[in-house]
Amino acid sequence: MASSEVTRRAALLRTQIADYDYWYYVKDLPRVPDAEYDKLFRELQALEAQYPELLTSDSPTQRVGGKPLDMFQPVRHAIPMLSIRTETDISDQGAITFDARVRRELDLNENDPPIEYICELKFDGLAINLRYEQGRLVQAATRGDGETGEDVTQNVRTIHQIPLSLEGMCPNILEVRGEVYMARPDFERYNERQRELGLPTLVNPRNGAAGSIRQLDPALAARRPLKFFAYGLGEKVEGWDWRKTHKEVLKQLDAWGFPVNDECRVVQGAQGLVEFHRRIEAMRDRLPFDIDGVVYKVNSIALQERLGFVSREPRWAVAHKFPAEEQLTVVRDIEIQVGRTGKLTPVAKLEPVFVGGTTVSNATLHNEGEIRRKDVHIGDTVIVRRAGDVIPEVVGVLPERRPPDARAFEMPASCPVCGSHVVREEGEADARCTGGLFCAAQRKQAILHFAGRRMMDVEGLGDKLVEQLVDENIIRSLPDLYRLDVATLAALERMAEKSAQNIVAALEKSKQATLNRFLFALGIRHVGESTAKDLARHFGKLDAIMQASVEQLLQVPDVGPVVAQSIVDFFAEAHNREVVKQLRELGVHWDEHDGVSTQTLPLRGKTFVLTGTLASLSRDEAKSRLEALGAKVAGSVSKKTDYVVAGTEAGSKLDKALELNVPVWDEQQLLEQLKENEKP
Ligand SMILES: NC(=O)c1ccc[n+]([C@@H]2O[C@H](COP(=O)([O-])OP(=O)(O)OC[C@H]3O[C@@H](n4cnc5c(N)ncnc54)[C@H](O)[C@@H]3O)[C@@H](O)[C@H]2O)c1
Ligand SMILES: [Zn+2]
Repeated sequence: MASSEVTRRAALLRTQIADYDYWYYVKDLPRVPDAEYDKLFRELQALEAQYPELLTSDSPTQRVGGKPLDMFQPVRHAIPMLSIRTETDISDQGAITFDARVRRELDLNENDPPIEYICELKFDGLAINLRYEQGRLVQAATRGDGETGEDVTQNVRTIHQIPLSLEGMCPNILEVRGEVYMARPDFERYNERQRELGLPTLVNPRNGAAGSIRQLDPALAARRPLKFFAYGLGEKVEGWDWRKTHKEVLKQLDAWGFPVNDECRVVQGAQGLVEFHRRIEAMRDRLPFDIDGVVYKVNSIALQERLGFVSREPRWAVAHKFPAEEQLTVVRDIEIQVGRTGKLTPVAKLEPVFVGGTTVSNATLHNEGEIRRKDVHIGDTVIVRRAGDVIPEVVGVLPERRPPDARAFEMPASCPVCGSHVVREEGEADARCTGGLFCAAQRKQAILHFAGRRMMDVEGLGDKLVEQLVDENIIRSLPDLYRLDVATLAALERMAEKSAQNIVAALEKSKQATLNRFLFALGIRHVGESTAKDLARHFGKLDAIMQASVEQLLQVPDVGPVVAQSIVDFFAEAHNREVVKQLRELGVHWDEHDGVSTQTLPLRGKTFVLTGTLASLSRDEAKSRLEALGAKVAGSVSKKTDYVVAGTEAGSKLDKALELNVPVWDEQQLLEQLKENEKP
């Protein structure tokens, strides 16, 4: 007899699991990782096995999935959609246990030949039953509680991989079962975009797929890239030559035009299962979609029928899992990592946890907005996900486990590496360190950029050398570059005297610069090559740029508010001004002039439209050169257009120009005009 304590425990587990089931199956928003859920589920199963009197008919162990949502038409399945028994032992033993059980149930002994199995991947998505009548898709349904599912035909129709009508001969009535899933790259891209827009992200691809199918707007389903793998049949009608093995069924599904994953293998006995499990586990990270294990099925349909079912699971199949890709752990602290471009990423320092096959102690929180949306506090119990080669991330919090001393996170106002102040531009999700050249975290990248060919052009200063110079603390900021001497360089590992001399000579040569190259070399955010040219032409002198206000900067063609603010921020930072000062003292110089006002630009007030392909320059290049001369480049031809530049294969814009009598230049004329007007 179960003690009252055991009875209470079983009741508690039942309510807890029922609650998790609701969030997972009905809301598509899991509250805990599967590993955590499975632990409770197994504990309840074990209690019910030990004390059968505790087993209630409404126990979650006796049911499949969740109740169908009322907002969908219910679909009564012709053949129930069941679950698959999970082999909890993730070692080889899991496969051996399954084979032994099947042999026992078939009354086989060791003299009988090994059983033939088919091994498949266990796709982590949403199970769907597709019903075809006379070869046309008439209905798609979710599993629901196994007996009754939800009609999601409209949403499933938006999945391109699912055929709407079948190729070749097929039975009058055919039901195909398979998994709708979201590929990992599609999932990453989707979340990336959501983060940029400051919108909620998907927790994992499974929920991405389930949430897209189980909502009412087919347009939303169509926007989320979903895919499909077929792995079995539902209702089968009489009078059709049904296949004898599961492998043949898969081949037939493939012939009808369904996507069938080609990693499935027919193997013999337990050893074959073990080898499959090991092989797939080794390649799991490289697959473009999530799997949480493999599925073994008895290949012979006749044997499957002999084995039959037990409550919610077939006896002839089992899911053999891999280490979970999501686990619970505790956030000990949140630190800031400064990326090479100054981006500040909050990183959770975790209680080390084994997830996705490795021990993880850091996980990204992406940005401040994500922390707020997910409401992560220091001290919280969180769900960590590590799938494929993607860096581990915190995907959710268990608010009910928040300790009283949990602390909210504050984005620091200054960079933890260099102390410069931190900015977050309007409409941007990421905060950045304004330290630029001064920030050690950004130093290597900044030096490589500075020395680049289109910037200061220091020949021979490659990334290996920069790495060495920064790591050995020889270069702490940009001006140190010009303090290098042959002796210091030659003392470095793998550096010959001659190469050291060459580098010092290249540095010396680079001191003769131009203002636009120097500006570009400083690596000011949003100041690319052409903006640097515009700035140099407009202001003529570095001091004028350093002192310019946002309003003055906005006078420069192509400089908008974001660029202007970024320039102001950069030069407001004392460290950056100091770097510029030292570089000049060390001999970096250029010619200065009084600047060219946009008022006097040669093509000021003229509107151009570009069409067709130009042979000698890209459309962007033509556009920026015209704009640098004060012209406006528009997208369509109207009466206000002054000139149309037509390359080869020019289309309707050229027709329009001729119709409106707008002068048309060919490429040669454009080049001549540019050359004429770009004279310094
Ligand atoms: N985190 C939570 O709160 C929570 C709650 C409930 C359930 N769960 C998880 O859900 C799972 C149990 O749910 P379940 O009963 O749906 O079982 P399951 O999802 O583990 O296995 C059955 C399903 O596997 C799928 N499948 C994938 N590849 C297949 C293939 N090649 N052949 C056949 N089927 C294939 C089918 O959709 C089928 O319905 C557990 O992993 C559990 O952790 C988690
Ligand atoms: Zn910094």
